[in-house]
Amino acid sequence: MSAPVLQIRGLTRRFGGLIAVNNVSFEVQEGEIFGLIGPNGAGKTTLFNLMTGLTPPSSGTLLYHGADITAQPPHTIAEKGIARTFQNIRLFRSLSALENIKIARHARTRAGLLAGVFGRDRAEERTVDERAWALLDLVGLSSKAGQEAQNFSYGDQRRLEIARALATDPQVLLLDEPAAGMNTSEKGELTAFIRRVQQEFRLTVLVIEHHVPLVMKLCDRVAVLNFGELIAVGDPASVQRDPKVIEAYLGGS
Ligand SMILES: Nc1ncnc2c1ncn2[C@@H]1O[C@H](COP(=O)(O)OP(=O)(O)OP(=O)(O)O)[C@@H](O)[C@H]1O
Repeated sequence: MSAPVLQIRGLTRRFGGLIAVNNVSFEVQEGEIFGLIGPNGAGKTTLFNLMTGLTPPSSGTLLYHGADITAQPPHTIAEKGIARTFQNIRLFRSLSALENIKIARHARTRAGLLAGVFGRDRAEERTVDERAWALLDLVGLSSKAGQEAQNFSYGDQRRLEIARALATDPQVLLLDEPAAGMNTSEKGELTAFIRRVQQEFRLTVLVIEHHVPLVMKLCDRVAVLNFGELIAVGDPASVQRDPKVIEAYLGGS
């Protein structure tokens, strides 16, 4: 068994009187595609926010390759190799697809973003360019490289967001509802696409997803949150049979 990439230990986040994430502990192994499911408001996005430094935990720790990264700022966590997409797409809407990827890529290069102002090494610029085109190709958007992100279909915007996350050379990719807004055929393609990306980039993938058939087909293991608590973790088939999970989905709403 590979070493855990992520160890989540007793993570808790309170918002006033509400406990959005309540003493959650689990580990994610290298190379896994790990699903995070649960009814609306269960704490899934909050958990992603805790893991990417957007929200500091009230208590608990987060280890990445065995090192404590709890409450480090988002840019530090991103630099260490944890990238994410958002439930509400956060692209630069009036920039082209290519520009969206290049900006993320520049944040990763030696010269960094400031070089955009002071001029950049030409060899480096070419590498950034080639890499951005390769990523657009990977997500099937190279024919739309020059089009503004805001004119893309929902499915294309989600694919572009994934390409942008990959531009930072992550080891761990967190996908927050990647199938939201996609039509049935796009959802079908997404499973194969995430698998391909995981293999090609040797990624560990965590995915929040409401579309249960997609989760069951895609994920090696699944964790289930309900009212902030982890109620089950295991392979998709056993999680789906777990009485606590059935109760959470059928009993609640
Ligand atoms: N910044 C915040 N301030 C106050 N309450 C918050 C905040 N962020 C999340 N919450 C609350 O924490 C709980 C968990 O929210 P979260 O968005 O993590 O759930 P979720 O499982 O991702 O839900 P969904 O599937 O609907 O996206 C909810 O009750 C939500 O209203």
